[in-house]
Amino acid sequence: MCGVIGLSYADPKKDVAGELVEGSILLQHRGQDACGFAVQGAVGRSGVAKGRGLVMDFVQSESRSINNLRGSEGIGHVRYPTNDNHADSQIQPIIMDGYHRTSLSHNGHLTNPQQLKAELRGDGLEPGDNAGDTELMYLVLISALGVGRESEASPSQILSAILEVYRRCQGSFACICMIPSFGVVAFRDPYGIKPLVFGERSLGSSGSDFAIASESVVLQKLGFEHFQDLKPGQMVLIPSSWRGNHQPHFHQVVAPQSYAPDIFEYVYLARADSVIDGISVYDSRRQMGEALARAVKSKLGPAVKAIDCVIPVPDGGYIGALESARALGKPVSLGFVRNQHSCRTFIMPNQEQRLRGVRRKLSTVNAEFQGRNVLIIDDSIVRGTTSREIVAMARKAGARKVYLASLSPAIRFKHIYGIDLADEEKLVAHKRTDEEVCANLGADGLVYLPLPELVDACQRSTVGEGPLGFEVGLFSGNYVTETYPVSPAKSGSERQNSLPWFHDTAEFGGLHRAACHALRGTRIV
Ligand SMILES: O=P(O)(O)OC[C@H]1O[C@H](OP(=O)(O)OP(=O)(O)O)[C@H](O)[C@@H]1O
Ligand SMILES: NC(=O)CC[C@H](N)C(=O)O
Ligand SMILES: [Mg+2]
Repeated sequence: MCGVIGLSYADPKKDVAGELVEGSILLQHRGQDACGFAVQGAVGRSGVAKGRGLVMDFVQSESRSINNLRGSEGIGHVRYPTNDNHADSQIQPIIMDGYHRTSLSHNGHLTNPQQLKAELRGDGLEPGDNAGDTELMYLVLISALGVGRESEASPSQILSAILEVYRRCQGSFACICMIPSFGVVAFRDPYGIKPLVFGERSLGSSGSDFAIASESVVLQKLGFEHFQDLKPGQMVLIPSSWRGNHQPHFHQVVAPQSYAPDIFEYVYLARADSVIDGISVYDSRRQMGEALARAVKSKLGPAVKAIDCVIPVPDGGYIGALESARALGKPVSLGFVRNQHSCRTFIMPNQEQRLRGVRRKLSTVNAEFQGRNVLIIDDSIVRGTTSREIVAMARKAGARKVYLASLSPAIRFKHIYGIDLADEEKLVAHKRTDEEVCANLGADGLVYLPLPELVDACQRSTVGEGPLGFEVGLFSGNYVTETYPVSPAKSGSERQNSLPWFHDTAEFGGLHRAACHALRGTRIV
């Protein structure tokens, strides 16, 4: 669940770097591992700055390279690695050295990296053994664009190259790329698993600035309006303003497979002040809280009467817990206090750091627990790191009974679309009954929100036309890309006709041999 951002200004003399940084800070909750920016401007100007850590820290330590980013369009990225590949070369935007100045920011995770690697090798490329999914997608893109031709690629060649990405890459991808000959291009996988929203900032007679980001809060805070979620399988092309025509063009690259955003965005990943695919994240969390109150009543029965207060777990549990408390008629106690100088713990790279992170982040106001029966509510219980710690903290602070409730169902399966959760054995609920999980966490009772209630909560928070369903694989074990698979690629000219989801007439390009050859030996910078 990385964060992506792209900006294209109407005025070619203005620099985007400042707003790229501001926007990336607003996306910080989506990735804490690394960040990066690539910009380009008229007369061949371009620059890139990327490194490890939080955006603020990076910008402070690398202020010189940030100040050198000159240009009126650019893309940015905050990274949470999905593939255990923390190598510097995988920090995004991915960009090659030499003249391959196309850059790519990706949120999501490809499910066929081994196949891609083999295909690219078959095409004469040399992806390194530790090439991550985004690097592989990038190689497909730039070799389909054609090296050398990249600097003069026309919109139809770009479309053809993006088609090649859709044809070869499986899994989730919400991407923004910047192509030297054209401008900024964003595209979303055929299922709409990861979010991508477009907005416009009118400058009156001077035209408009355009932005694309993972979450609407970025556009809102930067003063953009007229938000529009990219539809599954849709792309938007924004030509560079210095070329004279700065009008964005939306194009349905492939027919949508199913409109199924990742439901975990609403549970945990996204900011509450964002609206994703027509669903207010805040509202959905409120609805989850109301539904959870019903689940608490039915699961805990008479014990509910003896509950003295509801205690939310900062930050993820706040909105839902307040609503559950209201529906249960119980007072709220802010018995857990969050250290404001701490980060999200779940997305930290290893268990030692996660545990240290929870301990550093949360502490108790003991008086709020002393002699009380408490109902602690969090958005999710994943590995159980947080819950186990907070149940122990609550007991240490003197709580009599400690009940735990989750605003989402038990997570028993891996997440394959952009969260570092590939190993099911690490999930506390994997192959465990609710009672076993409860005992493992040391609680006196445990309540999960049932999946149909979660789906209903999100659907009820939809404004206007919303998605058809949701990607819920981590709760159900059924994944949307496996339920509605895209036809596998075939060779030769029959390829295009045999793929029903290609309804566009653009020439199907494949990878350019010469490009593959020229790319050998070049490296990601
Ligand atoms: O069961 P676990 O493996 O501990 O994962 C679940 C916890 O991790 C997340 O919090 P996080 O600290 O990442 O972020 P938050 O401050 O936004 O709640 C989530 O909100 C839960 O509290
Ligand atoms: N969380 C993400 O979306 C990560 C994107 C990409 N798979 C990476 O590992 O960099
Ligand atoms: Mg949390």
